[in-house]
Amino acid sequence: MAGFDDLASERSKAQFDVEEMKVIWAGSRHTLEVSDRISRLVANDPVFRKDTRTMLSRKDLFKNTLRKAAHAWKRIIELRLSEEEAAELRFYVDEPAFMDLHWGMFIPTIKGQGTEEQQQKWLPLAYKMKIIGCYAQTELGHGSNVQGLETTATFDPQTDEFIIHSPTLTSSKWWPGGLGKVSTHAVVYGRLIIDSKDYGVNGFIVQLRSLDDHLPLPGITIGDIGMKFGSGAYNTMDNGVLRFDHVRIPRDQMLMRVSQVTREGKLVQSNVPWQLVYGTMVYVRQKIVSDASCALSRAVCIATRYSAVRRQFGLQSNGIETQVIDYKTQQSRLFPLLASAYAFRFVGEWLKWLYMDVNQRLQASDFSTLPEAHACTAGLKSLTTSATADGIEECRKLCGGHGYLCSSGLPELFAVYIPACTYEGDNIVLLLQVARFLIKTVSQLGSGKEPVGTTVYMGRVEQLMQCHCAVQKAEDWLKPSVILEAFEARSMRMSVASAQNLAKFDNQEEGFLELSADLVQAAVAHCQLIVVSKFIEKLQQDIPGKGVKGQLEALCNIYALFILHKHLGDFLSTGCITPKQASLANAQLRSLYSQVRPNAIALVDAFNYTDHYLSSVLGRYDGNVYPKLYEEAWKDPLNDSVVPDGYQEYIQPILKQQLRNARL
Ligand SMILES: CCCCCCCC/C=C\C/C=C/C(=O)SCCNC(=O)CCNC(=O)[C@H](O)C(C)(C)COP(=O)(O)OP(=O)(O)OC[C@H]1O[C@@H](n2cnc3c(N)ncnc32)[C@H](O)[C@@H]1OP(=O)(O)O
Ligand SMILES: Cc1cc2nc3c(=O)[nH]c(=O)nc-3n(C[C@H](O)[C@H](O)[C@H](O)COP(=O)(O)OP(=O)(O)OC[C@H]3O[C@@H](n4cnc5c(N)ncnc54)[C@H](O)[C@@H]3O)c2cc1C
Repeated sequence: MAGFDDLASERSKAQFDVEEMKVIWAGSRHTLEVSDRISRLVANDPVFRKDTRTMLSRKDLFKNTLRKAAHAWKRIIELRLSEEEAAELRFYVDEPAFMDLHWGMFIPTIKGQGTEEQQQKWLPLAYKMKIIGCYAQTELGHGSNVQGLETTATFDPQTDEFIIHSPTLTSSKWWPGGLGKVSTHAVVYGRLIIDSKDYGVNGFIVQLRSLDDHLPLPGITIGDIGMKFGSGAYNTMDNGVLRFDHVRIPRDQMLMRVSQVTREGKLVQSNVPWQLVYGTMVYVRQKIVSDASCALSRAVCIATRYSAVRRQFGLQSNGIETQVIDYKTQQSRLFPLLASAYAFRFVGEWLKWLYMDVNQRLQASDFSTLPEAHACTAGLKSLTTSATADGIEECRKLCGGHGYLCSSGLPELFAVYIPACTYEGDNIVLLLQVARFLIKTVSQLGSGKEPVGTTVYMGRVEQLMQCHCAVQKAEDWLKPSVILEAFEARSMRMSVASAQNLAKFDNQEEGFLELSADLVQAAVAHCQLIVVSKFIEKLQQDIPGKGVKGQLEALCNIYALFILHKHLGDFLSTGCITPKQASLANAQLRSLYSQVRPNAIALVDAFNYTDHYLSSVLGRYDGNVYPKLYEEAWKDPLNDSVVPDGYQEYIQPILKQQLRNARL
């Protein structure tokens, strides 16, 4: 039968050890074991079903999310899951909810910005979920411009308290997840005012709701901001609105790791940089990069399996039609996404390491790598989420008409994913931060301050401004050194050109605004270089398993040459490569697609996703697509009755022409 046979035959063609690839994808044998066990636990629990999600009303949807969250918590306690296992369980439940903000932002903020004392007081309550917290930074009037926030926190020396207030409509907190209906507490970002002086934005722990009856505390107005894009999708989350009317909190509820307010109302700065007030954003951006590979690989898994099952045109000698995965156009759209999923996985792994390293240095009062950590997390968050959002939509198109059905899993995945391009920093705003960092790095070249980390290549400015690509035949594009040099030269030349153009302006800020579109392109080039170089570094590690390294090499080359092809204008206009070398890269790309083709199904099997997690009829592991699509259609509530509700009021009068007289 179509589907079963197709995928079984595809699997038998794989030229590498899939089990070893699963370990590489998971990060370690231990992580694979945990994620495999927990994903099956979730898949086999009926409470975690998600197949009716898109058909529920908002209220039912939300209540069902609460039920799942409570059940997840119960299972975590009953099974005594470790922190790692609990995080995996929440991941595989796969439903945006208040828990994400509680564990993903509220707790990390207290850890990162609270003093030892504050951590000792608040963290045990939060870990046991005796309180539920969210992250209330964005306001109706300001999101990107954090320094523009209007909420005030005014110190009252008489009572040793802060008065939290929303002075304008635009100062209403707007968007925080978990705020609308669930959170009992929030870290609220507001302007610290002492003695009428404004000391800028700081974080404050504020109790919002009673722990007895869940009603908002006096002076607090709170609610949900309303339906968002898509059915089901992100509407499981209670993104909220919050206003304060002179709400008092004790002084020790200001998060005081960065600066402290004394009993006398004096502001004391610690030795840590003020930017640590933005620290949670750095942490979450790093997590978002890892998550991008999950969302993209999920869409790619669906589109790849379906492309092997789906047949159109081209009768072969045996009388069956061609699998759409065999069309070169399908491969040229699908395989770069497959390669991107792997590329984002490895850059995410590296970013996690970078973040841990920065944190360790911060503990030892070494703040030197913070600017680079900010630039890398901001830039890679932007690059990977934009590519993933576009990639999911491309996967929908790769699945033809059936991709548009909710049962394909792709519409909901898209709807849930796309806000990642906006939250935790609008992607363009974040690239502009990277551009500032690059311009600063270029301006310091020759000053004796050597570029570090991901900008080390800029230290070779003279070589990179002049080098000529050595490619003479298509296979030369398979050499990592050739690819790296082309990407480094492109990035270097774009940054230098931007810096030179900027230097023509008397006012640098005006120049930055005027050139911002070019600066964003320079930032993208730098971030793509990071992704390529981290993939190449990964391949230099010991990679066991028959054929595994070879497949990863092919994917790495596909990612790099696809990016080169997509941004050919950059590479040609900066003179990094010639038109002839560009066409050789294209020829090499085609040959790489043929190399990956027999392994495509095995490469997506290596993600080790359960059918529950994929929630896609098209992406089923067994390939049994058509019978299940047919079965799914009948489950739609519209098919509960053969004759629809409304027939008598609206269809019958048309058919019986009873409306005609009324119209005439
Ligand atoms: C399991 C865990 C996973 C959890 C995931 C949960 C996901 C749930 C889904 C959604 C949750 C969503 C939450 C949110 O969206 S929270 C709100 C997020 N908001 C933003 O991201 C706002 C974006 N804006 C900013 O980050 C900043 O305002 C700015 C950086 C764009 C500009 O800030 P500004 O104060 O104007 O700074 P400057 O540009 O003047 O820069 C000054 C200086 O500081 C440096 N810098 C800026 N940001 C940081 C940082 N984060 N860390 C370190 N350093 C930073 C900047 O480089 C400048 O440095 P200088 O040039 O050397 O002076
Ligand atoms: C689903 C979702 C969940 C969220 N969860 C939370 C949460 O839990 N807590 C929280 O505090 N916030 C949350 N947010 C808010 C989120 O962080 C902000 O929406 C985000 O930071 C973008 O800010 P903004 O809405 O002000 O966009 P704006 O800055 O108003 O962006 C509008 C447009 O202006 C452009 N733009 C803005 N500034 C510049 C500039 N300097 N140069 C060039 N172009 C510019 C942007 O590129 C964009 O195209 C959430 C948002 C969403 C969508």
